[in-house]
Amino acid sequence: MSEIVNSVIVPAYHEKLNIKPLTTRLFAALGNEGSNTTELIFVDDNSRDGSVEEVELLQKQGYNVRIIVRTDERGLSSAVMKGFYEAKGEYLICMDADLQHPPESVPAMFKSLRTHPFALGTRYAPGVGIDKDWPLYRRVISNGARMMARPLTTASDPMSGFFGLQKKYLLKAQPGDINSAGFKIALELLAKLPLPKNESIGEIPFSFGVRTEGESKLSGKVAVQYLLQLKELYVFKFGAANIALFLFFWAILALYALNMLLSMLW
Ligand SMILES: Nc1nc2c(ncn2[C@@H]2O[C@H](COP(=O)(O)OP(=O)(O)O[C@H]3O[C@H](CO)[C@@H](O)[C@H](O)[C@@H]3O)[C@@H](O)[C@H]2O)c(=O)[nH]1
Ligand SMILES: [Mg+2]
Repeated sequence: MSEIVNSVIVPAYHEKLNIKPLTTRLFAALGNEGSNTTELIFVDDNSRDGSVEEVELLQKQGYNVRIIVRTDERGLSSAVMKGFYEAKGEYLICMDADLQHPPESVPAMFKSLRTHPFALGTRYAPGVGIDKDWPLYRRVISNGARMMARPLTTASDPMSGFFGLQKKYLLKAQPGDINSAGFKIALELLAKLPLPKNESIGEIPFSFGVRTEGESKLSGKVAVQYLLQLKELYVFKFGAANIALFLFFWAILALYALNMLLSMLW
């Protein structure tokens, strides 16, 4: 058996119906050679919906897939971190279970990781219509949230849940540095890992698909967690003394939201 160099980590909560299509599409996209050196790991938070049995069936069919079931913890980001640390590969990719991230883009992400410490699936690139079907309020929130992360990273889509990195950079972070509360683990890693300054992020455009099975776990709580995460990252990056800067960006966001609201009314 070939050595595993690539690992795909998929946080999953109540995703039984998506496990098989994701697995088969992913390994088909990787082809024979890629499949021999890639493992797929689902990190499930005790969904008890038959996900485990589904993975066992796929294992019997010869797919290099396994599922880690956590019973002591819940949450997207911490599930991703668990998978990253358990992974055998040097090149790690995180993607959602619900096929909103196209498995067919994974080979390009791994390719990018050969020359970049971090690879980001981006929905903000020419030709990618990220939010054309979104209601205005969702676009306002999304753009506002993205703008607030600007001072932390140059990445075009730090909110993306489709990203990858070389494991050696993950291991360079101090234990306890990475806060794995919330949904935005890519932003956390981009802001905190000691990535080399130039050319460190490879960006791969992708179209954010529509979930057809299961439900989104995004809730109001996620928005609050994001704001708390931003506050922590600003302090991490600029120091507590520069919290004024944080307030400054808040003010910009408020103005931006007001502007969007006014343009909606008139
Ligand atoms: N293990 C585990 N997995 C979870 C949990 N919550 C969510 N997940 C898994 O995380 C993935 C994303 O969850 P969704 O509920 O589908 O999130 P979304 O609203 O589509 O958000 C996605 O897109 C956003 C961009 O708009 C991203 O910012 C976000 O990170 C995510 O990728 C799915 O595979 C889902 O099963 C959890 O508590 N535990
Ligand atoms: Mg989703």
